[in-house]
Amino acid sequence: MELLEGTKLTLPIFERDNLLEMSNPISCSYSKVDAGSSLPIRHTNNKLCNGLAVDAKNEQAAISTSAGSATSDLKGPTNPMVTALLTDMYQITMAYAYWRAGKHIDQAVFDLFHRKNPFGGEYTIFAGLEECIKFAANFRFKDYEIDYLRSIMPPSCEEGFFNYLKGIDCSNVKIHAIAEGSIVFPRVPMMRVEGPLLIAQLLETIFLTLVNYASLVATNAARHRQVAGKSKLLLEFGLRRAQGPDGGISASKYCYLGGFDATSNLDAGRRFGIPVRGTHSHAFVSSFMSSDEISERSLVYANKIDKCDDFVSLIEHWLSKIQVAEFFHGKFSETNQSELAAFTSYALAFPTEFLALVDTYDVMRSGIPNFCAVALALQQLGYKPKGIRLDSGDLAYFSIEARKIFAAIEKEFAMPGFGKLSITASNDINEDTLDAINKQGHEIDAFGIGTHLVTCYKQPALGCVYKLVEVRGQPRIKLSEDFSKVTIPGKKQCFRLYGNEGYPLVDLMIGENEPLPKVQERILCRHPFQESKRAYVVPQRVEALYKCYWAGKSGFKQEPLPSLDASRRHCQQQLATMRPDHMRSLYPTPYKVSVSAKLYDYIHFLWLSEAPVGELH
Ligand SMILES: Nc1ncnc2c1ncn2[C@@H]1O[C@H](COP(=O)(O)OP(=O)(O)OP(=O)(O)O)[C@@H](O)[C@H]1O
Ligand SMILES: O=P(O)(O)OC[C@H]1O[C@H](OP(=O)(O)OP(=O)(O)O)[C@H](O)[C@@H]1O
Ligand SMILES: O=C(O)c1cccnc1
Ligand SMILES: [Mg+2]
Repeated sequence: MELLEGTKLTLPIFERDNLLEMSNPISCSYSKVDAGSSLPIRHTNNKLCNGLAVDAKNEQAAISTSAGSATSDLKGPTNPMVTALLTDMYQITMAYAYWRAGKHIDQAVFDLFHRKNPFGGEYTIFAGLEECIKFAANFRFKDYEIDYLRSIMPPSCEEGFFNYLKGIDCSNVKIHAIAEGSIVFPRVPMMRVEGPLLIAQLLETIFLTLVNYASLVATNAARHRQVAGKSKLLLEFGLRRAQGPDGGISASKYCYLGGFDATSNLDAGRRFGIPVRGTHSHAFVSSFMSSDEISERSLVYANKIDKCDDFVSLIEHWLSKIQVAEFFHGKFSETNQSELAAFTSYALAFPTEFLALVDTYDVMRSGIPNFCAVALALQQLGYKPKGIRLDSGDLAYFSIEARKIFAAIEKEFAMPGFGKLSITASNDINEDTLDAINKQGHEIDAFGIGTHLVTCYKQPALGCVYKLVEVRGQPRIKLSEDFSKVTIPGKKQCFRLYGNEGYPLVDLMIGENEPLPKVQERILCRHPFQESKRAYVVPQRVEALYKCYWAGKSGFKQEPLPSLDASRRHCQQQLATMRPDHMRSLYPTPYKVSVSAKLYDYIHFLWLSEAPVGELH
């Protein structure tokens, strides 16, 4: 980009930190393709893309080495827009009023939780914790932010408040949380924030911003994975349809956490070490007119010794051969020559990675025969073509037809492996189309999914909330006519109790000082609000859900932040431990969330003492 001297340049949000990295020269080479897949892949986390791989690793190293230290050297959040000022105005007005009332240093406890699982399901994947902890570790107002706050607050606000704000950070805050990538259920806090009232309150908006979308899209990804099945390759293609750059980057990160295999988003690949994948677009196909445009027609064999002087003619030879073959009988006559030229050029550029988008003109009459001719020519030269991408029409039907043709070619021309060429499908795929395609039967190996996945089309927001549950050691409750909105007061400990068959039976919340649930010991678990709903549980395993991920300078043991890959594995393990009826799409069984008998009594005592008694006339 050329800039006129004196031109003022405002960088887009993600570019600022890239500038720092530009001093690090980057050299990339195309990598090997993963076994069984069809698309070019660059693993930025396995050194195939050198300069970048180091970056991704260093980032992870910075995360794990920082753990344990009270005042952490954790890097800030991924998005530099995530600052102390990225909050709602009412946080600052409340902060001022707390400060004026002398309540700002009261010890407070807030719970972050959701009230309802998304997408009509009965589970949620918790994500966004790492970003919250990185935010907490770096939380501070900058001088220019304080100046801005002074400018928008009423002139009557005392200067002492702004001086106070200048000095605050999270060193007196503690954050307990469930591990990122865990399955979580309504009302059980994913995070518990303890600290001075003013500071803990100030974390509300940004923590919700960092957790809500992350958990929603991770859950969406996990649901797509569940329908697609373990053996399918799931590619996230959503960047262009995401809600802005942050939506795109976050989607790539959390879809990977939720069970996708790779992303098309290169920046996400670089930042997080997520495998990256890509094919080519319709524009590439339609940009060619004819094979006359191909100036360099020769191609060396895979053995790197021999050379084919006219690869274009070799392809034409194969095309005429398959035209008369029995399995193609009557399927096509003339194929589209511009498409053939595009495929040929792509094969010349990537002989080891050849994959073609076959639906630009006509899948059966042009795309597939053209692909087969190029793939056969490549295979004759010792290369292993990868496969096709379908991006319109009946994806199940076309995949089956394509597979039949590949298998017939393998047999007729003795081309080993041709029958197993990979078939990728894309085009507005979602949970329901995946399910329909499965029911019809198909031969698709990989799904590229964008719009429905990253925009969370089926449900655009997860209603996580952040509620005060205790102040100065006094449990607080928020009442509502709607039971689901009544908060569970006090600082709680949370457990997952497992049954004989190894499945989780119930999540249990107990008061801070209650005796812990024990294996083989009968525990009365009560629905928090419905008196008649209770059960004795004799757990075979008791899992404490919270760990302290931010200790500030409390001296508490601080849990290291796991890598993205570790959280992804944890997510897979969690999904595998759930009873299948909780996980199914249609009418899943609700999972039980309960409180101890003591906590139940306390909730209802507080409820009665806080709710005004009505008067009828
Ligand atoms: N076998 C199938 N079963 C269920 N849904 C399918 C199947 N094949 C494709 N779909 C879905 O049907 C929809 C088809 O989209 P659309 O009506 O835009 O047609 P199209 O094939 O993209 O048409 P065009 O060629 O005009 O782009 C997509 O959401 C796609 O995922
Ligand atoms: O369909 P999605 O799940 O969002 O997946 C991403 C889509 O993005 C590309 O389409 P493109 O933007 O080229 O437009 P198209 O819809 O005309 O194919 C690609 O071919 C997919 O169809
Ligand atoms: O690589 C692809 O095929 C791709 C990438 C983004 C969006 N659609 C397709
Ligand atoms: Mg499309």
